[in-house]
Parts: sequence; structure tokens; C-alpha cells
Amino acid sequence: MRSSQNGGAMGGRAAGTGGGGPSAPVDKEVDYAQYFCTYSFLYHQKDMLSDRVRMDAYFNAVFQNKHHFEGKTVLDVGTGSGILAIWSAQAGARKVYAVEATKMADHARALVKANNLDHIVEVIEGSVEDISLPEKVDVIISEWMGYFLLRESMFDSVISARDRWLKPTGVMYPSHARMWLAPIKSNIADRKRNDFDGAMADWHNFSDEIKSYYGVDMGVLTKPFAEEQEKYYIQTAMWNDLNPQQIIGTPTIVKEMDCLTASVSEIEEVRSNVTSVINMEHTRLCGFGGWFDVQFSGRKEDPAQQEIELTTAPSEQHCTHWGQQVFIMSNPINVEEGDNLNLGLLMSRSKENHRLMEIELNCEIKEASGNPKESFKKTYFIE
Ligand SMILES: C[S@@+](CC[C@H](N)C(=O)[O-])C[C@H]1O[C@@H](n2cnc3c(N)ncnc32)[C@H](O)[C@@H]1O
Repeated sequence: MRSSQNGGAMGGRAAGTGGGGPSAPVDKEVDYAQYFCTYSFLYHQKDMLSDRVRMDAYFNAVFQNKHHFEGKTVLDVGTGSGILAIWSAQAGARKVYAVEATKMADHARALVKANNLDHIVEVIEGSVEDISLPEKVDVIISEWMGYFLLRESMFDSVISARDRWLKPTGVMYPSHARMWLAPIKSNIADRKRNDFDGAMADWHNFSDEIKSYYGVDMGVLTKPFAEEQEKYYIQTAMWNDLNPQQIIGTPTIVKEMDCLTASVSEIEEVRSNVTSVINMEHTRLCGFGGWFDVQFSGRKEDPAQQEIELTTAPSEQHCTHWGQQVFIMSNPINVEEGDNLNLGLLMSRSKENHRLMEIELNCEIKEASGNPKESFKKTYFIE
């Protein structure tokens, strides 16, 4: 489950650790307090279990590919309520190791027992990085995805489990992942600009009053206050359930990942240069929408019988609890059909909290003729 202070779907996958940079050691106690503890609540697991798009995708991936599970050993990284471990056992696994860092492990154990699967599923309480298994496994299953795929950095734990416990012939569930970005129109941009302007008007009244009633000039704090509010209203990515009609240009993949071979260094920093073409007449570029999808395709030598995809793309029918992350522009730009957007994206982890993300977005807009139109560079935060 994921959270966002700007209208997030749920309070959930939250903050992380204090650190001094992407590779700084993680303070486990802080990480537990800020990130893991939310997962120890049943209401939180229930929210994830209520996401039908997510549930159907994992359910179909397991039960339509039973050949990957029958008679096999499975590791469920971050079992939560135990749902994926239970399905793996029901699909015929010989043994399932269900690892959960929080006390939710007790509830998972009870659920496994109540469903008469305790002879197959062994719930282990602990961080997957710290535990030890008696054998290597044929399948690693995990639901590790955060907002815009990588928020929460939980895939690091899956990589660590894969490198320690997956047999050389093993299969990852999911097997592949992609991040998408697309230009959007949205009236959120105007709303957020108004909210920001309102906060600044309020500040000016406040500082006038402090001066006249209490004789202190607050002027020196106006700039830092404006920066703080700008970060909150404009630069912090927002959870949104976009309508596909708000997408005004070609969606583009900014990152593709093979879960069998991906490394932490490749996700600590994601760099991408891509092009999107505006495909709507006379419209306003108000920002960008970011989302992800994952595929359950098995491995090349042992493919899925039925490939399943879980997508969090804008849809008129379905919304996931991940929604989309919206990166708004405070000053929307008029664009025309055929305009080209050359986009440079650099996504890195917050220095203060390795589970949160910072995004630098460069955009050069050219007319269809090739004439330069506008360019800008913005920094956003996924909190
Ligand atoms: C998004 S939830 C998924 C829960 C469940 N698998 C499901 O699909 O409903 C992720 C779970 O992984 C656990 N988790 C995250 N990192 C972990 C780690 N390094 N070791 C063990 N559990 C972890 C969290 O506590 C949380 O319960």
C-alpha cells in the first residue's frame, strides 16, 4: 500500500530511513518506525487485498501458470497477510517460505493454518535480508511495487532474496517491470497554483500583522516560506486517477527491467531520454503522468503458459490503489498536435530517506517543423 500527502489513496507504504546518500547504511530502527510499521496493521493489508486489479493479476498469474508451482519450492518476499503464499500452495507448491518483516507474520500464520495449508506454508518473521532458508527455491513471488514503481525501494529486498535463494533455473513473479511517462492536461495545475498563491497571500497578511501588532519584521522568512510552499503544492508529485483523455501525447517507457537480472545500482538512479509527440489539437501541457506495469512471463527457458500483465495506466474502467503520479507544471504551456517533447528524466533516491524519490525532469518542446518552442527543467519529489 502506498501513501502520499497530496491526496494519496491510502496511508501506507510510507517513509524510510535516515541516510547520507543512496548507498548510506540504513538505520533499521528508523526504517521500521517510518516504513514497516504501517504494514503491521490489518486495515492496511485489507486495502491492498481490496485492489481488484492487483488481486486479479496475481491470482491469474499463479493459477494460469500452475506448471511453475506444482511440486515446486516458493519464496514469498514480504508475505503480509500471506495471500500470495496461500495461492502458491493452492496452486500445488510443495513448500512455500513466506517471509514478513512485521508482526503481520502472526496473522499470516493464523490465516495459513485456518486454510489448512500449514503443512506447506512456513511463515517466517524477519527481514528477508536476515533470514536463512534450508534450501534454494524455484519461484520468488512478491508484490514490491510502490508509486511510479520504485518508491519504497522494496525491490532491493527482492534482489537480495533472488541473489541468495533463487535456483539458477528459477522464475520471478513478476518477471518484468516498466515505468511510463506521458504529457497530460489537468486542471490540478491551476488549482495547485491557486493554492500556492493563496498560501502566499495569507503569509503576507500574517507578516503584516506580526509587524504591526508585535513589532517584528518577518520579511526575511518570506523566501524560505515560499520555497516550502512551492515544494508542497507544486513540486510534490500527486496521486491521481487520470482519465485516458487527459493524456495529450504518446506515452513513453522510461525504464524497463528484467527482474531476473536487475541490480540495485540500476534502480538507485534511473536516467532516461525519450520523446513524446503531442497528439491532440490546441491543448495545454499541464504536466506529466507517471505509472508502471509489471508482467508475469516466466523466464526464457521456462516461459509462462499464460502471460499476465498488471497495469496501473490511466483507464476509464479500472483504478488501482497506486493510481498515477502527477508531476504538475505551475505555468502550463500551449502546445499543438505534432509538437515534439524531448524529455530527460533522472530519478534518484532522497538523501534523507532512501525509500522516497526525487525526479529531475528536462523538457525541450519543438514544433513539428523542428523549430524550438520552449524548454524547462523541474525538480519533483515522490513522498
Ligand atoms: C505491498 S505489501 C504486500 C503484501 C502481500 N504480499 C500482498 O501482496 O498482499 C509488502 C509487504 O512486504 C513486507 N516487507 C517489505 N520489505 C520486507 C523485507 N525486506 N523483508 C520482509 N518483509 C518485507 C512489508 O512489511 C509488507 O507486509
